Amino acid sequence: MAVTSAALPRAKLLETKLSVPIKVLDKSFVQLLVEEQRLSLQVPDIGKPVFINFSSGKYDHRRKFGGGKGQPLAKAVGMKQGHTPKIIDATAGFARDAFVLASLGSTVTMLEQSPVISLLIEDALQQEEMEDEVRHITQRMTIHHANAIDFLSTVQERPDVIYMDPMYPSRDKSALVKKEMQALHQLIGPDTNSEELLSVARQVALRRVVVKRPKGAEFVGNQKPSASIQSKNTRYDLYVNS
Ligand SMILES: C[S@@+](CC[C@H](N)C(=O)[O-])C[C@H]1O[C@@H](n2cnc3c(N)ncnc32)[C@H](O)[C@@H]1O
Repeated sequence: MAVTSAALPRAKLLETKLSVPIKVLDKSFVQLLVEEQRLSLQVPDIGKPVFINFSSGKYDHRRKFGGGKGQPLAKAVGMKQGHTPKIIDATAGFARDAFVLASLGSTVTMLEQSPVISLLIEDALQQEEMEDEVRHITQRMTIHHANAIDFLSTVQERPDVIYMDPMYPSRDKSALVKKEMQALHQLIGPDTNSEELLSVARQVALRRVVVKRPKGAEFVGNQKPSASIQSKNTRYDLYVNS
């Protein structure tokens, strides 16, 4: 099958930019390949390639049955009828939370420090085959390959909300269940900078910073939130500015 995706040239471009063979990007031996016209990530010990498809079951299911503006994530960012905050997602990952927030009407600027993961997001946003409904959502999403601490320190337009979902501590086995999360752990390793990121984010967000944590986890940097919203396995800590 002919590969029409723009992914391969971009992967090659990345290879040139980073001056390393595509197989040794980031920390571990990962491989970027084009599968079903999409840029995929192959990580050792994980059978299937990982890629992002905003039209796929996982993204679609959460969009349709996730609970709309009543779901804990939407409440945490302060979504109400008639108010859809402008959001920076400082830790984009596989853009799942960003997609939910954009599907509820917010404009979401995503930041991702990993060149490989940010490329996967870029590829997913640029896919030609998307239902109109999904395309309208992805048109509200943009991705920057950047360290969020640097990006936020020089940001021109302050967002209403900054959202953070740092990597769970690696001892938390529940985070290792999904293959995408295993891939992230292999590729990126444990979180090391969320304390500094939270401090910078609190100075930049106009309304609030939201930090996603596993239930029972300590506050990031021992910074006590203004309030928390609990869901089954997750806690959203809110640092409210106004
Ligand atoms: C747990 S994942 C986020 C998952 C995401 N919320 C989702 O729904 O798919 C954390 C991601 O944040 C990224 N990250 C952590 N610190 C960052 C920083 N300072 N700047 C940019 N990205 C960062 C990591 O590379 C990783 O991809």
